[in-house]
Amino acid sequence: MKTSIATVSISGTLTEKLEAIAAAGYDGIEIFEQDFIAYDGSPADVGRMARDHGLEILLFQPFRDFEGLPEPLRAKAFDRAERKFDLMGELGTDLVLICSSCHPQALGGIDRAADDFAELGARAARRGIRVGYEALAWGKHVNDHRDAWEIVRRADHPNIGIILDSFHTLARKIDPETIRRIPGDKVFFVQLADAPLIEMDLLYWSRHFRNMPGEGDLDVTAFMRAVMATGYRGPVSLEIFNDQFRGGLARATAQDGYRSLVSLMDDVRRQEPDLALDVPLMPARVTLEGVSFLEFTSRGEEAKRLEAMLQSLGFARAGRHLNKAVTLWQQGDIRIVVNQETTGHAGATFTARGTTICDIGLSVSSAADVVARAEALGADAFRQPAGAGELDIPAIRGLSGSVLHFIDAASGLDRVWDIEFAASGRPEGAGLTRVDHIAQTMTYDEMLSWSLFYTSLFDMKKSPMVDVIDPDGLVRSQVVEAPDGALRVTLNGADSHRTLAGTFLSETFGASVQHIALATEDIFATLEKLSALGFTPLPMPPNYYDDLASRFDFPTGLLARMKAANVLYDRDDGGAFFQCYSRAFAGGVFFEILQRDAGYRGFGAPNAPFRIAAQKRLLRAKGVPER
Ligand SMILES: O=C(O)c1ccc(O)c(O)c1
Ligand SMILES: [Mg+2]
Repeated sequence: MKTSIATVSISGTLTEKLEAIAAAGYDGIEIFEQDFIAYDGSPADVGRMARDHGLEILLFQPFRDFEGLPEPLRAKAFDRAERKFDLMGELGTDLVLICSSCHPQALGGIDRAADDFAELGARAARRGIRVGYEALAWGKHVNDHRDAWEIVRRADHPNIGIILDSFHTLARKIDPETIRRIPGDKVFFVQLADAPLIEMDLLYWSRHFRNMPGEGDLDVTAFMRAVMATGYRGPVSLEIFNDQFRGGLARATAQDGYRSLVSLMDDVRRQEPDLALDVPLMPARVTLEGVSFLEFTSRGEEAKRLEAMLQSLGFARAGRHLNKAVTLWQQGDIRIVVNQETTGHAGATFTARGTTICDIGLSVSSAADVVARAEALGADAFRQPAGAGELDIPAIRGLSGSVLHFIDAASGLDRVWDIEFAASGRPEGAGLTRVDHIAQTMTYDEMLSWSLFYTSLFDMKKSPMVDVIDPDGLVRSQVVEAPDGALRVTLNGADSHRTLAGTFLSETFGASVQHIALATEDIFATLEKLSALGFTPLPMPPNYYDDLASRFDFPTGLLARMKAANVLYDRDDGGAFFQCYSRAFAGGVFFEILQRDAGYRGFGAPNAPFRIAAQKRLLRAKGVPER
């Protein structure tokens, strides 16, 4: 399988694009004509530059408004095509994409278009060129791959084939199964793109909102299964028109695309086992069992404040690392590691970001399999020399400088607490039992990368994005969740640095985990114990409780109890949800304590604006200047 990406999909000059594409591991590119025209080198230079990067030019595109024209426009279109054939010869590519005509004077009729392509096929054959015809979703007469195929079929020329683009088929809700009827050798090229489901004009949707397969809501897997069932074995290429990507980091976009493409083809291979596809073998998405540990890097006074916070949350010091300045704090199944080393990943993260979560440990069915899959998807394994008596725990680099470790019972890695920390037992503390979710803050532009990271590596589903109103801007929030809630992550994307999330990003130079939500079976009993330990919750205003009273019916006394304890409330069809927040410390990290009915599926999103307003009130009271 050859992997490819259209140059239009990423930012930068043509040189920067090619560097990023090559570094991400693709075999080839589609040269978008605009990128070529804007470049100040000859076609031969571009061809050489691509090949110097180890990239094949698999397609030149687009050629517009060719078919169905009346004379003299028709003759002109053929002349134009011949000129592009010259250019393709110099570039060193033999395949051109013609998209269905949008020309105001283009005439309809399948046979008229087929005749045009038959003639073009004869001319192309003389030049050793192949022509692929793509139905644009907004083409004037042809906007459906079934019509494009009928034209190609009737043109009946070996140098004329069809080009399939998942966006055009799926955006028009055309059943991708209809692709299975096309002979694979007549499919000349395949372009892939996903998109979020938003009701809007097709052309505008396509030119601004496409994203990588798996990042949107279209069933690109079903599309690709149908394509591969035709017998097609040519390149699979990403063609992504996206405003964010145009302005984003070329390398990151290229890497996301590669991850998306390889993960998609792995899904296709698994779902179409009879096709015996030539796709790199990798372990399936690994089952997540829970959060094994969360590791803070901290030092000095900040570490003391963090440990005081942990104590006030009911955590017990459960062990000290045998070689390092690392302490284990535990309560129920929750482990928090405080790392005060000045070297290695923790030391470097502290230097860059101050006290922050530097490492997430996940319990999985097979730690080795996660790393193997991550590497196949283009992630880097993370290695740090292990000291005497330490276990070698598999790890990878996440995004934004983060690290994830993987612990499994099958390899005995779950004995790390006993072996490296001499820790045993399960302190009950104040009744916090498990990590309910982790909230990661990022810029809005990073949200797609993170959701793709999680969903391509693990069996996790994403929920629709919701808007959270901060007094100083909007924060987009999306949940990525494993079955049974073994791992739940809320991704919060900040547009403005004035939002609480944005302030956190600038204060911590791009740290990621901003809050950790811990579950209890009985929030009032837990909070009573914490109060005795000196825990002070985030105060909520009386207006909040007046509003709750108007929205819900509570049994006598419950509202008063919530108000006294600064507990927030939500409910859905599945049940009730109670939450209470700590005050923020060290650059803005905070804890949440929550109690959820088994059937409640949310995260208290309706409460987020009031929580944020309360946090900002405290910041102002502390004299932190407003920005
Ligand atoms: O938006 C367009 O015009 C356009 C051009 C070429 C393509 O392959 C495509 O899918 C869309
Ligand atoms: Mg296309």
